[in-house]
Amino acid sequence: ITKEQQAFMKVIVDSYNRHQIPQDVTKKLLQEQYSAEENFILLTEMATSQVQVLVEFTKNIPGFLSLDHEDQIALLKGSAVEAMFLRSAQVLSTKMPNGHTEVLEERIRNSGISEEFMTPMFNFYKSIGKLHMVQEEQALLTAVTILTPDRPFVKDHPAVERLQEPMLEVLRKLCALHHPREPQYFARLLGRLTELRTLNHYHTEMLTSWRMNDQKFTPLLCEIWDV
Ligand SMILES: Nc1ccc(C(=O)O[C@H]2C[C@H]3CC[C@@H]2C3)cc1
Repeated sequence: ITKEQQAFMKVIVDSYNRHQIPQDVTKKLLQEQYSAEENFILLTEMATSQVQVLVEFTKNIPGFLSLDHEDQIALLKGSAVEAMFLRSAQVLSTKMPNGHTEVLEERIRNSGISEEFMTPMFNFYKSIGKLHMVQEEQALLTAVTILTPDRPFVKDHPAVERLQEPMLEVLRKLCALHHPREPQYFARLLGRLTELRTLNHYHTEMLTSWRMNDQKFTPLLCEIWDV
């Protein structure tokens, strides 16, 4: 990894670590009482804070703010669900003190999300956990996901590709560095991005079913997901 690639990576990793979900949100997971309504409110808070964290992280990705402004919005809206599931998978599988993980899982299972979405979501969390990504890989994989050129309504594809390519190159080198005995590790990471895309569809269903039951969303979630 060259000097400038190291500097480049440091910007992304520091930003990824700086923008974490506030403690008060994760603390509430243990305190509030159990009910589908209360769980839904907690998940709404969590999703809202994850989207805020996502926007801040994205603004620090080198070159992102020099993209066309409408393309910046299209990339954020197009990747919000995937970035959120990636981060919650990483939070669930590593960051959280043990007691929290089960509690969060329990609340997710008991918040009005349909069973048919629950399975793929938890399978994804498990498949991410099994990879034992180092935090540099997590940060770069999230940045690569956000800078996916073929999101709906993106006009200048090549400009997004030019930002994503160097990130993929650094991620590839990182994988070789941290997982020397697994030559296919980088390919497996990219395979997770394909699995992530399938969650978009389920997520839209989840939102629709909650809306049908008149569940309250925050303005930020309504804006990012056009609900
Ligand atoms: N009012 C809403 C509440 C939660 C979500 C959501 O996507 O939640 C995500 C955060 C983690 C728990 C369920 C998924 C993963 C969307 C709208």
